[in-house]
Amino acid sequence: MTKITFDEIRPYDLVLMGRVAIDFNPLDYFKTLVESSTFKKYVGGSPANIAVGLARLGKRIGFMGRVSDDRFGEYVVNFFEKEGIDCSHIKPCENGEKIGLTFTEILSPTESSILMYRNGIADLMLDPADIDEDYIANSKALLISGTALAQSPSREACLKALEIAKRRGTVVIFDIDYRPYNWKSADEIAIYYSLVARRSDIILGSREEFDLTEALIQPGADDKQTAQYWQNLGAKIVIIKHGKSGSTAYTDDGRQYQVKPLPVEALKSFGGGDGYASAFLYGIFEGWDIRSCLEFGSASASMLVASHGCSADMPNAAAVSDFIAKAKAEHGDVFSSEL
Ligand SMILES: Nc1ncnc2c1ncn2[C@@H]1O[C@H](COP(=O)(O)OP(=O)(O)O)[C@@H](O)[C@H]1O
Ligand SMILES: O=C(O)C[C@@H](O)[C@H](O)C(=O)COP(=O)(O)O
Repeated sequence: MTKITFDEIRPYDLVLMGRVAIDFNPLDYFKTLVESSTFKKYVGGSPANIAVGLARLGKRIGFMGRVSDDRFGEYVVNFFEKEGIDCSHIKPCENGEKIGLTFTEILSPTESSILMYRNGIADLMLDPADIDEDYIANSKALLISGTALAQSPSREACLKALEIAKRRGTVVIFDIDYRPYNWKSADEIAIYYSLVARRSDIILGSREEFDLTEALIQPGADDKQTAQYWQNLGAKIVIIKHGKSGSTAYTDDGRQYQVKPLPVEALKSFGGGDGYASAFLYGIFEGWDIRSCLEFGSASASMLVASHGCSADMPNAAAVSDFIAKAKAEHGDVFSSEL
């Protein structure tokens, strides 16, 4: 059976790298961004949301990143500190680069979009010199968020961290996290995504994200071919997400597991991926079987699409367990299965 083994004596469970940014979600939702006028501010950025999710689930989390040298940079670092996330490796930018701003549009529970301001962006200024070998060696796992590969110097910072993680026995998690900003071409996306994916132990992505990653390798691959390809190169778990239809985990013992979304009244359609990633990885850190990890991930995802924020609404372990117990009491043990 597939099991990820961690070096249990390491003080950090997970160090993440990528963006910490700000989300502005409309309070007067079910309107276009043209019409919305009141927004609530939250700490955002997919890896930042995952960091908060895992911290609330009780894991020891560190973050390597760059923020703007202004009140917004101060805001995100303060929030992280309150959540118990180690901020010793988050640095302010020196040349006026600004933190990312994301304005979201919630048109209906199933139609949302995001508008990102990412020019002269702080998070992509993460520099190889910021990458501290001891920090990575003191963590059981490293999570690289794919958007951090979009530009230099953040790209080289990720590749340096990856080399260190491989050499120091830190488990590598790759969340493909595609955002159509900052990249120059489809070739560039395929080259850098595949470079990291081929050396990762756990890869998470949507079908679209794997298509981008495999564009030069096996265009048009199906989920099984995708899993097989990365597992031949050493991946232990490949997760392919299909939005509202659920997701499938392929493990390197040749097994496949499926999980469906737990029923919920959704408010928005973003945030699910980050809830899913944090709660799924929590189960992996706890050494659970894959079906339990997937159910935890799917439950947290449902809770996130039902809530207004992302980071601020990440649930703790008791809340996720309670949510699953209620769903199973009503619908039976029907959410996950081995295929
Ligand atoms: N409308 C929904 N209702 C319940 N769960 C949802 C809904 N939309 C997404 N999810 C959950 O969020 C997870 C991630 O969603 P997905 O759209 O695939 O990724 P991302 O949010 O990263 O784009 C899904 O696997 C599912 O569990
Ligand atoms: O990733 C970002 O920079 C924005 C997020 O904070 C945002 O709220 C969001 O889109 C969540 O993404 P998802 O979980 O992949 O749906």
